[in-house]
Amino acid sequence: MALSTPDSNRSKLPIAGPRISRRVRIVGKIRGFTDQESELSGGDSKLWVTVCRPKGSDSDSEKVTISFGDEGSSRKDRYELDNCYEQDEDNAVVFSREVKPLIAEVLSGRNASIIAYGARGSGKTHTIQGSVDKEGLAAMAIAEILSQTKDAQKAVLVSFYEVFQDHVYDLLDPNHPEVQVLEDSQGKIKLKGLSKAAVDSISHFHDLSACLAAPCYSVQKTPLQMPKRSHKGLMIHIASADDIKGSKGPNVMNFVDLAGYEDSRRSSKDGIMLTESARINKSLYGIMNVVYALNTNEKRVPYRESKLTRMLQESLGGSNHVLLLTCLTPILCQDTLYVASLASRSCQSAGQILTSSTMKSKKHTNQQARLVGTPLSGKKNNSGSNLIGRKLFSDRKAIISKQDDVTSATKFKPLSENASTIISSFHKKTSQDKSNSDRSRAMISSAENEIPSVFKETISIHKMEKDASPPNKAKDLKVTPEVHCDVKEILSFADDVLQIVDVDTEEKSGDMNIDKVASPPLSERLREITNNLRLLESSTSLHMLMPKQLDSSQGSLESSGDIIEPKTPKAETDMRTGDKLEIAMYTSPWERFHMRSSGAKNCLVQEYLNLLNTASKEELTRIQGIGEKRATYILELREESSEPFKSLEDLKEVGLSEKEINGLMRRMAGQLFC
Ligand SMILES: Nc1ncnc2c1ncn2[C@@H]1O[C@H](COP(=O)(O)OP(=O)(O)OP(=O)(O)O)[C@@H](O)[C@H]1O
Repeated sequence: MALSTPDSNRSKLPIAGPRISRRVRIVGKIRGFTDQESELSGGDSKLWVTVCRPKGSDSDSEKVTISFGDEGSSRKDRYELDNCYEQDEDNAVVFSREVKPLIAEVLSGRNASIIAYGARGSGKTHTIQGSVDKEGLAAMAIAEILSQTKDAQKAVLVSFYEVFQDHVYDLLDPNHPEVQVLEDSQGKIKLKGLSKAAVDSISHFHDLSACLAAPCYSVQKTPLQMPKRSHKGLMIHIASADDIKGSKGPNVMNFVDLAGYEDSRRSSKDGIMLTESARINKSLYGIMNVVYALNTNEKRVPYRESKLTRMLQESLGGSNHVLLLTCLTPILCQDTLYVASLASRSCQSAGQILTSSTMKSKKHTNQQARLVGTPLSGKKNNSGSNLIGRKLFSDRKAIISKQDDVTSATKFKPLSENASTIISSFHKKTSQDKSNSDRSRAMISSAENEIPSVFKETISIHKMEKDASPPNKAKDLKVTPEVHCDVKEILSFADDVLQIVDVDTEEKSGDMNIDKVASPPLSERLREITNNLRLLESSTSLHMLMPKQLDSSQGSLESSGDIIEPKTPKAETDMRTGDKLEIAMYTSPWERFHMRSSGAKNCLVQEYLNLLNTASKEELTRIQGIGEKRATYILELREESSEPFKSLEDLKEVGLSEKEINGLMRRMAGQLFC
């Protein structure tokens, strides 16, 4: 594929600056060929990635499309990003167009984060930290900040840290002590033990940044064979005397050089390396989940998913700015494809949704639902690494519908915006197409949606039974006072589903196919859970644990008697903006159905995790996807921690990909109805 000629006028354009319409700007940067790559190709290196800019585009206001593949090849993966810097656009160009505008924001009171993300060897370090002959963005930023604050009586301090195996270490202190990420009584994140050093010149900064070359594991008692990939970060604190005296902390500019993404299935299968890879990927997903949540204005931003997002929390949300630099290799690399797909997916904003054409063909929709990042072309990418890294059970892009659906969905406030959109799209879809297979498909996808955050907070089921042998009486269930799950809701959900679902033959032989031989105990347990819930429902008034908060406006629901509403605040507050949100009303059967599905999904997931945390090796090997090796590893994890699986994400620790976890849960959900 011919190298696309970058618009020569682009570098003369005024500085675009970050978009304010979205919280995270996601741009690509294609690295130059290394000497080795040039040598191998005999000086005739061809780019594998091409940037297509919208025709007549004279600014950065429009997105660009990057496509991968050689000319003539069948590969047609295309992804949208906010911008993409090409090989001949060096760090200075990226700095002037992307970072410099952020410095102005930081000096005017906001925080900013520049995060380099990409496959291994994609040029993240070169971009952030620079190299011997090329200054990195961090040093350029320090020089600019020092020059802009020279006369402003502001102190510029820096901290260097490393996130290694999900622990944060202070790099400025030669002993590299661990940094504690704590939350104060106001909910503000405090980094206890992170050193700060005042910087007064760029040469001083270079001296300090030498600590980046002495990683924490050189000091920590890390066994030789331990993996050594880590994230590295720089925090630039800019404070006036008033900031230091007052309660307002300094403004912060972060630079993060993330560890490279690598498909753990292609990296070493050696246990330690696999764990390392899985941990790194987990933290990368954590970051992408936060980026996605910020860009789509989700109410709940999953900062707690990774240590890094937790420590950067103060700089990521609110009116702060984030620049995600997606580093791309110029030569064929499956991991780069995956990285681009995730970046592109996170590039979606709340208002950005698929056109109805995506929904036209059921076949096509089904294909899309299995893709990650959903390349703009409909071609399915067979790469195993191209599997979704976000919410389990979900591929929103494949199911989010038209703009008008968003409008109708906004009435359903207790769900996050996306969940509402999804529900609304199903609502509409089912009213357009009443076929059984579509209804069943909608049901399946509904179980795949994210758990609406408000509902999740209100309705959470705790562990019901840890014993591997299933209880045979309702009273065997250990229901703690904190249990807020309304059994009636789950049962009602199951009944609703059974009425709605008439799974067509295609699904019976496809996604819903159940391997009864492979995991009979699990299906039995799930059945027993349902039966026990029925018993429990008939013998106890568990729902009394969940106080009704129905006011007169909800009278119709109350009188219908078929649903016990979770405690819904009269008006919720958007945690980011402080705005009051309108009261939620669950008026339609579909809305009620989706609410119930969340509780049932929670219940199923929790039981599955309990199984992994408690089952014997023999039982574990009966679970699909878990063979001898994984079962042994699970038992080893259980020796380290009594409950190694707290969320489905933790399954990645045993080398399961998102797709595999997703598939497992789908099958289990299907087993409930077989
Ligand atoms: N723009 C560029 N031009 C030429 N070579 C580059 C460029 N960017 C990076 N490289 C080279 O590519 C190689 C990988 O770069 P770098 O170490 O920055 O990647 P990385 O993404 O940080 O890798 P890792 O994931 O292992 O941390 C290095 O040899 C580096 O010198």
